[in-house]
Amino acid sequence: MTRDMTRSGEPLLRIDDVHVHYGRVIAVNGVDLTVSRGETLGLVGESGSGKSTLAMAILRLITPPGRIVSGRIHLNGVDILSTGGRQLRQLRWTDVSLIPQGSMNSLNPVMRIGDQIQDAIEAHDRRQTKDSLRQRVLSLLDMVRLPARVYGMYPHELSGGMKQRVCIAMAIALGPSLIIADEPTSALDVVVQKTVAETLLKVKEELNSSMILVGHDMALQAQLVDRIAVMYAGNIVEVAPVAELFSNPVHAYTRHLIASVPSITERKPLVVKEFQRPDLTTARPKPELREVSPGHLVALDDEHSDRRTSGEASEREEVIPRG
Ligand SMILES: Nc1ncnc2c1ncn2[C@@H]1O[C@H](COP(=O)(O)OP(=O)(O)OP(=O)(O)O)[C@@H](O)[C@H]1O
Repeated sequence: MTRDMTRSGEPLLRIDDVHVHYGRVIAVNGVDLTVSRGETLGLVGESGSGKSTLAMAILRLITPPGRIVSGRIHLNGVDILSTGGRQLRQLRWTDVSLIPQGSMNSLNPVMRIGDQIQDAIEAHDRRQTKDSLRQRVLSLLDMVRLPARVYGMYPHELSGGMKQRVCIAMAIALGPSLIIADEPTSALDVVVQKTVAETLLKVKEELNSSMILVGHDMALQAQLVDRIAVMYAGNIVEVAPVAELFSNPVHAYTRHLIASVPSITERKPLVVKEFQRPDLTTARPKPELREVSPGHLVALDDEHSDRRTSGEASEREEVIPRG
């Protein structure tokens, strides 16, 4: 992909061998990942696989008992893990912003929407006049497809989908180059989910930003992202362009995620039965990723790997021991 690289050849985000622990729990076990400029990357996996932890690590928002034990994260050339204080606060929102899980329930119930978005902007950019702030908020509401009257409304007057759009407006207020959206639509009904997700994608295109879309809804991801990274037990086990991942899934865990799509649309929790919950308190070797076709990387040295090439893999019988 030509848009993969900046002029200097560097991706927008580069994560190298990041480990995050919560006490004895190894939540992220040596992740390597890049996000290119303009790219939408899907980060998928079951609950507990470490997706949110990885997302929070990118913003240095891991709090005790959590700790980023080692690794490097570069965003826009800035070494995030050795940045501190004011620079780090500035970096959040202006370079990278997070739409956290359940964010629509964290809106202040006694404050009008317009004031909440204004406050979010002012916290990072105090140079604006009242008038220009108001104009900015109105244009943000318009970007997320909300009518201007929402400016004067309170959260309880809005539907779930509208509240989530407000959270998107806040997250994009300072035009970040990377938007991280953690399960941004999981609390919404299926139809609303799709329209909100489409708005998120449109906004991201308008801002020329990159996005990491964290989630477990493979069907939704298939429609929205350029590339998917599959996480299992704190590691990326497969990453590929979206069409390639769905047509040629190599890792057994990826295949099971794809096979469980119907149960996801029925809104049952995603549980890949064939894969037991690993004990995250035990040290595990980091699986090595190998390229099986251009841009398609798979952990080929763990017990669930299919060591053939992706083309052969699609012909292949089941590789997972059941029961
Ligand atoms: N604050 C915390 N304290 C202790 N353990 C934590 C904390 N946050 C996460 N963990 C543990 O780290 C592991 C990874 O959790 P994480 O929330 O990153 O996974 P996830 O894939 O995002 O799941 P979900 O989709 O449910 O959010 C889990 O075993 C979880 O119990």
